[in-house]
Amino acid sequence: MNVEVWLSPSAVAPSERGHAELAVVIDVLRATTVAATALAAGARSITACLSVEEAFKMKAEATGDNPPLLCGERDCNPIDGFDYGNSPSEYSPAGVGDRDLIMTTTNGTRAINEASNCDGMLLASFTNLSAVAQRIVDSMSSDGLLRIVCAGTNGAVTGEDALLAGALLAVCHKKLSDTARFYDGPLNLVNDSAVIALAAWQHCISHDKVTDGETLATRLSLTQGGKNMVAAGYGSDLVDCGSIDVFDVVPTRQSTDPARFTV
Ligand SMILES: O=C(O)[C@H](CS(=O)(=O)O)OP(=O)(O)O
Repeated sequence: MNVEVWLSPSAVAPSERGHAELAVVIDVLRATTVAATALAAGARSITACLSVEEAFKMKAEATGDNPPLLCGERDCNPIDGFDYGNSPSEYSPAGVGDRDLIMTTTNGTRAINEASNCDGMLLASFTNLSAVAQRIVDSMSSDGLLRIVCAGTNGAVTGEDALLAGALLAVCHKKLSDTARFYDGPLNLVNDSAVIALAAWQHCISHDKVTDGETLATRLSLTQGGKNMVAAGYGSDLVDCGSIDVFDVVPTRQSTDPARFTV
């Protein structure tokens, strides 16, 4: 399969904006980690939207007994009138089980919107890394284009998303090949952003000795997104966002509604 990485939606050449068979959107800190956590907690669906006003409008127009819950952040903090902020620990079965969620965040929901030129879309985090990789290898055609879209922060590339993009490449390779060598294996890296992401993850493992959620949380604290979280008072979220393979859910875009994700 061919694989292209966007290190941020702003770091993309016009030639890299064509149609993809599958897009995988990454916002480790914290939108796509929240998406996996909420669906694993039993939420029925998550609908991404770009603005606070749109979220309130969608809720007002919803029909049915249980109105959707509003989730997300601005400047990292919960939004006035919303039900939940952007910390994964807020999302429990008691709170979101069997509920529809409407989510708007600064970078994650924007990245979902920017990545929309594709047949299918998944949301990835470290918490569902292996499940997403398995879905990729099960669903991609051998000559199709997989696009991994990192949300970054306000247009800038951020390390936490690049690391997960590289980890996804490494896990997909391992599932498809017995050889340790990557570059003549089953994944064809079609842009240098993919090569850079893979190198960042390999360096993280070999040099920084990241082996588990604890060491990954420490590594995330050194990224720009991690520093932002700590500065905003959400440093404890790095542990939840750095937890590897704790969920097997894969938030998957619905063909009938291109902003709605279910398992
Ligand atoms: O609060 C968050 O989780 C971040 C804030 S930002 O990236 O520093 O703007 O939002 P997200 O859209 O989840 O990256």
